[in-house]
Amino acid sequence: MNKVDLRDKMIEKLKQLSFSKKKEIERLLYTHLFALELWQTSNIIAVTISQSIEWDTTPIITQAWKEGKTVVIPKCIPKTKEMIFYTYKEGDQLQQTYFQLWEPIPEKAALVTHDQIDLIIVPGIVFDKKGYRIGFGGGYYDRYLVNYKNATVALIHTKQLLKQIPAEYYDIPVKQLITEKGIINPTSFNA
Ligand SMILES: Nc1nc2c(c(=O)[nH]1)N(C=O)[C@@H](CNc1ccc(C(=O)N[C@@H](CCC(=O)O)C(=O)O)cc1)CN2
Ligand SMILES: Nc1ncnc2c1ncn2[C@@H]1O[C@H](COP(=O)(O)OP(=O)(O)OP(=O)(O)O)[C@@H](O)[C@H]1O
Repeated sequence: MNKVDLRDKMIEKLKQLSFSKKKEIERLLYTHLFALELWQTSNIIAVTISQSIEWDTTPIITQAWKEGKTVVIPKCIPKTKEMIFYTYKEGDQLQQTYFQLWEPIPEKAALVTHDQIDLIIVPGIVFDKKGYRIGFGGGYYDRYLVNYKNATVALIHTKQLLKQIPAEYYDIPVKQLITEKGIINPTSFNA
């Protein structure tokens, strides 16, 4: 199956999860994430503002603020399919300018560069055990991760994990997968 079909099929599956099942999975994902030493030692954390079928990132943002961490969120540049991350502080206003996504207002936030970020929580729809992912198809994260050397994780339901997905030369695997059942370290599969 090609990437588009895999993506569409998984979106349908995720839509079928009941509200209570979704909340139960999310609760476990957050518990595993916050228990990681990587989480505890990361000061600047990049995350998206989730929507619809995505795992709710609000509790992650709130917890990071509570622990005194800096949260940064992406702004897309549709022309070049690039992203820039800006700080997101409690009470900051966001704007919906692109694709219904809630994004930072550049004039009101501080820009953060690749090497300042300790941890990126990478969004995605389908993953494999090597950490390869299929997102919404913009290629935004693949472009960003080319120049990023620090930690990456993705939060996923085990149903989002396939044996193998078609990887292209530009695809960059996520370094750690967090499922409701525990942590998967893809590096052990990349050898
Ligand atoms: N919540 C959230 N925010 C996020 C992401 C995400 O996955 N989740 N992204 C993760 O990357 C980035 C946005 N990704 C996007 C990916 C595709 C399109 C988009 O325009 N898709 C069009 C096709 C565009 C084209 O053909 O060039 C479409 O689907 O119709 C928009 C944003 C940054 N912010
Ligand atoms: N590093 C890169 N340089 C140039 N083009 C790229 C790069 N990475 C991805 N692309 C282009 O972006 C397009 C979308 O890539 P892909 O289908 O892998 O997106 P995705 O990972 O699903 O989306 P996203 O990262 O936004 O969640 C591809 O057609 C590819 O040509």
